[in-house]
Amino acid sequence: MSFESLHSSRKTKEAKSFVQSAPALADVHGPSQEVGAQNPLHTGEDKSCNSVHAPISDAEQLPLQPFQVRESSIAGRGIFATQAHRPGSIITAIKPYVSVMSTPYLAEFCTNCSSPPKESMKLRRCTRCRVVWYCTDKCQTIDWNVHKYECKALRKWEESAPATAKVPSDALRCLGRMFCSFKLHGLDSEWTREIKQMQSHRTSLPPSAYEPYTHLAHSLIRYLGVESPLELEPYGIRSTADLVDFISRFTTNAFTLTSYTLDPIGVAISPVVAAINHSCDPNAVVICDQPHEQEPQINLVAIKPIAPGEEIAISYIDITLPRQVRRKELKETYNFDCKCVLCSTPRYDDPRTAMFCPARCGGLRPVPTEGGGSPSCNKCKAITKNLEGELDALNVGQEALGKATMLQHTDPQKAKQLTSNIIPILNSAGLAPSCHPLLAMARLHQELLIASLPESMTQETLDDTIRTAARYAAGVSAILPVGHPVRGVALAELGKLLAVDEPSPPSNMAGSADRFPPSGSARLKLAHETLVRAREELLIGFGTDNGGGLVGREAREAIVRLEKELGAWTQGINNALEDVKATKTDLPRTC
Ligand SMILES: C[S@@+](CC[C@H](N)C(=O)[O-])C[C@H]1O[C@@H](n2cnc3c(N)ncnc32)[C@H](O)[C@@H]1O
Repeated sequence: MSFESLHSSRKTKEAKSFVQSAPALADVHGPSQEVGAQNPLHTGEDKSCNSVHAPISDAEQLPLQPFQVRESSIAGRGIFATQAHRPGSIITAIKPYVSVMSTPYLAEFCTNCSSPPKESMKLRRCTRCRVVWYCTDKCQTIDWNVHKYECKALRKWEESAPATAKVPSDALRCLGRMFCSFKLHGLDSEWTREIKQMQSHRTSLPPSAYEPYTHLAHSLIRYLGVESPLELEPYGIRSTADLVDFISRFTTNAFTLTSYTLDPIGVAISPVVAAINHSCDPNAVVICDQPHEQEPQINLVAIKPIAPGEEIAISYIDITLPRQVRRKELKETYNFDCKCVLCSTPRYDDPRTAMFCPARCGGLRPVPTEGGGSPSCNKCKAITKNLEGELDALNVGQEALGKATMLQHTDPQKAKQLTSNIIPILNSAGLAPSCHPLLAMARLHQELLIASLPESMTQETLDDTIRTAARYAAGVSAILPVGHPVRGVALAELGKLLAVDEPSPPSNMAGSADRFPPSGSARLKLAHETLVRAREELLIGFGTDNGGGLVGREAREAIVRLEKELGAWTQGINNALEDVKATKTDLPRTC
């Protein structure tokens, strides 16, 4: 089995805000979301976050089934189940109103339907702007409605842009498409009304947002080729406040388009997704799968049982991060203090911050913090004798993770060197595999190892990659609930790696019972077990009716292949044993 589909997953995983800093705005590559302002058509204060929402009665008119939009105890509007949903049920399919592919992925995914090219086909580029790519003529024709405006803007932008920013940032292109769509649908249309109902944080923007907002507003005006405020009126922008509202609606409500292996590949806007609140312990996920009739296929999938009347919540950020880090990210990126249950009731034994007992009794303790004393084991109450050393390891780990993440595309060798050096330090300091920053470091290390496997495939490098993938899958499984798509994908990656043909399996199997990964048929059996488990989880995370998404369907094919291989292996052994028996019987007696 090849690992071709595995190394395509080593692309940027960071999901950054569009409004974090002015320089980043010039060429944001990551997906994102965030912030808000005032709706010109409706007013209604949300006291919880000092922001303005559409009146609930208007929101209820959104054609949402089988759930409804109503006031939430978390914040403003939320969506609520009107019927029971079991884990793996697709609550609804969502059609984004606007979407763009991230700059590094423009040539890899169709701008209209967000799919990669079909097997032997190649994407084709718009010959005018030479920026966007399509999988079929049909996709290009469908997209032309909006792209005809965008195409002109892209060409004009390119004429005056510096060589490093010939393509406007994802945020700018998405905002540009929203503008063009206002023109296309009309300011009085249902389309425009739904976009304008989305939450804006204009009245509660922190001072740190002023500069990036100003920068984005100026870039947008330049991108649209607008020369006077009057020219913005056809788009419904009559004041600076309207413009800030518009940008805030985008940053608060934009969500990340992901590839079928969960890599962030683009940005989209949908009024349905815009009504879903965040939880660090979500009961649903928004995932993308193969396109449906030239449209991106986005599904809202239940990952836990949801009762009628229960609020449906998704996570806006990586929920494997510790509470402190999550809250900081939600505040900085989305401008809110998270009120979810997980944030309100911190756990002493949270796996995200868990270290093993210093006396190795099997218990856990939280990581120490600067000036916070030495937390004791939850079982035997032992405390560390090496507080300084542990704090140093955590700081070094955090710093190295930042550096390696930055270097992963520009200098993957150096990034791999860093992750290889730091992981053992964090392990020997006693961090559990689920603990931050060890978990994130293991993920990055796994991606870097997979990317370099084709050139450096030896038994040792393959086994090392499998061990890293196993540690990452164990870490993720300690945090995320069964059926979370990240868990399913982690297990599928491990299963696929175990199924890769061994370059030089050890001939001496002495002590092989304790060896990980095992070799020969034991390895194939483990690959099979892992893929079966992965598929069960993918059937939840990507939707049961959907066959567990593309990864789930691939896992199923791999399982069938492995069953044949294992059958052949067992048959081969039986044949060999039969041969030996036959040879022994045929041997002439010598005495
Ligand atoms: C995409 S909107 C979600 C729908 C929004 N409640 C509304 O009324 O339109 C995101 C905004 O909802 C609020 N929000 C979502 N989840 C939250 C949470 N867990 N805690 C506090 N506020 C939250 C924040 O104001 C955030 O910027």
